[in-house]
Amino acid sequence: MKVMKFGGSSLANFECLQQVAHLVTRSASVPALLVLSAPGGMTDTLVDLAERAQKGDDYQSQWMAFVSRSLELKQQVEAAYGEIKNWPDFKKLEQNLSGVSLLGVCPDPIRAYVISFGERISVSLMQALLGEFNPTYLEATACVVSRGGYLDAEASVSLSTERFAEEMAKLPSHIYIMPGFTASNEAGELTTLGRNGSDYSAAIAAACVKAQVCQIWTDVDGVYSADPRYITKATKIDSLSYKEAMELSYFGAKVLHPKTILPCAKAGVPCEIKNTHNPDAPGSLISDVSQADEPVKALSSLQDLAMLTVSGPGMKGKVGMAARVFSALAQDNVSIVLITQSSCEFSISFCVHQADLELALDALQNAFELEYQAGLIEPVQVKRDLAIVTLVGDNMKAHRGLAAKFFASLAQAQVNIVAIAQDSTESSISAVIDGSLCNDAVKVCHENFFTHIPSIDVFLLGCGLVGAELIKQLEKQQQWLEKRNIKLNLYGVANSRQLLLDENGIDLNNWSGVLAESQQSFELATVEKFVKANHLINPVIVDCSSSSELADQYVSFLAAGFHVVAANKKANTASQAYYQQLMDTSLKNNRKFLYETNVGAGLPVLDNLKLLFSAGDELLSFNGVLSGSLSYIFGALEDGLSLSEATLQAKKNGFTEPDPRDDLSGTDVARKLLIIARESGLKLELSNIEVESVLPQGFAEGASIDEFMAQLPSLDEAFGQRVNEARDEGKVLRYVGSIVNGHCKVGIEAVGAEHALNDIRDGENALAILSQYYQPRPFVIRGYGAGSQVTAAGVFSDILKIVSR
Ligand SMILES: NC(=O)C1=CN([C@@H]2O[C@H](COP(=O)(O)OP(=O)(O)OC[C@H]3O[C@@H](n4cnc5c(N)ncnc54)[C@H](OP(=O)(O)O)[C@@H]3O)[C@@H](O)[C@H]2O)C=CC1
Ligand SMILES: N[C@@H](CC=O)C(=O)O
Repeated sequence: MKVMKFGGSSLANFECLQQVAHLVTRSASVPALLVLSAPGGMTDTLVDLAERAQKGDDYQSQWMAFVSRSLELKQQVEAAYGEIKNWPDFKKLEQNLSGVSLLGVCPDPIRAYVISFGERISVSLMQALLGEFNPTYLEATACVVSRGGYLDAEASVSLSTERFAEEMAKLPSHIYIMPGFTASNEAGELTTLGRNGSDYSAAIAAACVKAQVCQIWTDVDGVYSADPRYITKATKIDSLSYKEAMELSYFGAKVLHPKTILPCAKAGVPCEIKNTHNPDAPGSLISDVSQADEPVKALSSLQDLAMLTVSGPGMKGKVGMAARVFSALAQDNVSIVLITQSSCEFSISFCVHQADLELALDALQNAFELEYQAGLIEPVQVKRDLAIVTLVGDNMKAHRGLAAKFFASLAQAQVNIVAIAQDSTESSISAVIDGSLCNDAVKVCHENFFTHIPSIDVFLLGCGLVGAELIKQLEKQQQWLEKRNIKLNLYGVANSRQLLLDENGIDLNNWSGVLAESQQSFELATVEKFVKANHLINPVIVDCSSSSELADQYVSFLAAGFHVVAANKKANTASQAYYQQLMDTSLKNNRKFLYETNVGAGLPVLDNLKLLFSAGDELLSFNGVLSGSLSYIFGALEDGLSLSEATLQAKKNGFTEPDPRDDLSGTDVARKLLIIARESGLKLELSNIEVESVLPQGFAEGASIDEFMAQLPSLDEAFGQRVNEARDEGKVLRYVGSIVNGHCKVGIEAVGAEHALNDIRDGENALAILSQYYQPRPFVIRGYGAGSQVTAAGVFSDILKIVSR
């Protein structure tokens, strides 16, 4: 015999009922005991009707809707399958409700009768659908014996086994049908088994009849590695052990009722979760075997919890205190979800469902009244709106590093851990966290333990030459990213006036037109809100502007949980104090601040410096060409172009700063040199750098970029003369930065053919780093040091570092 339990979603309408009948009859070779829930949503309606009646509210419209839905189902079934027998007594139900309404009370036995009415409807409908198989109606109140109240009763396998045998023997059949959720106490009164208790009914029935399998037919394919409503990449688990299933259902997996597993486990009946709407899918099998390639089987989460901490001098070393706390709660029927105790025995903390909080506080107040008065116990501390995230897997046992990975994942999701608990069989680890961050926590943990596909959520500020090229590269590299299992989403793009946000990810081929129509501009709060609403776990702000206003906000970006990738050099060249604050905030908030393109554009300069210095090396001196645009301009001057022609050409090539004065004045090179100096451990301000400008002092001051470019030819002759003088000496001009004995200087140098920088031109950079380990010959980095392509590629590479391990 097999037990087949069908839930409300499988019985929601006439078509669903037909599908259930089809599933039952297609495997009719094995005798079956069907356990049915109420048609989807009906129990909620009945609960609501009882509530309204009790409060004296008008419940007529709900009642009419309930009756009409029931009658419609009845008519549809009768039209196709003939007369329905055992149609439940609606008159009696109505009388009960009106009695409740008149008295203003709804005693538990009446409530149990009202709320279990839907299961009776399902059973009588299904009897008609299966008419040709002559199914036997099993009265649940005759078979399932329960203890402990009318509404959340515990069914007893030992007391029910004989009842099932007797009832089934009265009218032997190949198919039996029984309403779920319903039982009776030893006095024969109707009871119910708690909300969604039909799974439990099925498990009890399976244990009593020693079924070969207990099938739970529902609307999902099985048990998933995480809640598929939130985690789209959650995968179905083929097989779980009873223990794993129990942990999962207890800690929130909705597909299973927590009480279901134990009766099956005790009786050794395998339990199968199947999808009524996808019956050929393999489902999940719960048995005493746990097959797994990975140690962690699934992740579950439970929300709406409160944590109570009982502490005080009277707790320490006092035998029986924990027992008193928990028996006080048990007496008032408060279920405890998780317990932790400090090793000094000074306090006990435990979680309860938030709905039980007041009850729990009252219970403790009553139990410890004298201790409170004597100051032996402090007022109970309460933390509300918490959640528990749990990792489950029998094979976690003796696996080192899982807890570390779990906690690191929570840190990655910016989640603070309030309390932790691990059972001694090592098959589950739980963390109590802020409830509002629960989905974020589950998402990161799932990514790290299951999919191993990290996601990076990009917000791009600045979509000029470098930013637009970056978007092109993101588009081009989609397949490459997919192959490397990285999900990179562009969720936001901004220029100085507009901000475009799209929760589905921005169309990489068609963003500029849509951005142009946006009515909002970039504000940190707007993007923060977007990140929260969409539960993004690796948000990164990529700054491809040259805005000081944005650079000044990096500390706030990092503190708000964003990683920051900057092509913009202004943050790193603001005050030394701000630079230090940036590094500290990044470390403290576990958020990366990456700026490789600040020096040498796409060349790996800063990463190499960091590697050298992290191994204890020290900078002795530095010398090099650090500007792509000036490298290009000085090379072009050598070829006979004028200063203005060469600058225009460098600008067109995308080598200059948005304002070319930043390059020609030496400021951009000074910034780069300052960054190198700071990375080498020197504490300096931009004003400490000695700068020689290509431009005369005060030249084109206050002019716009276009006006400046128009005035530049006035310098051509004088500068041409300087180039010629160098040439006469067999030399060329180069714009060089140097650090010697801690002194930083940028300026023009005339270098001969023998000089290492003589052939550094056309946009190339060359950096010579003389260090403790690299001397007398320096460590040299050379290559193109400007241009939107190499810079965007450098920014891209920084973005990917966010998920590199
Ligand atoms: N070119 C190169 O080789 C290299 C460049 N860099 C750095 O890259 C950065 C970008 O250079 P590039 O692309 O040439 O510059 P562009 O002038 O082409 O683009 C700058 C972008 O930043 C936007 N922007 C300005 N202010 C803000 C703001 N407050 N909020 C949002 N967006 C803003 C601009 O918007 P709008 O159009 O509305 O003004 C524009 O989209 C610079 O900091 C530069 O130093 C670094 C290494 C190499
Ligand atoms: N304008 C800069 C671009 C890179 O930072 C340069 O010329 O090097």
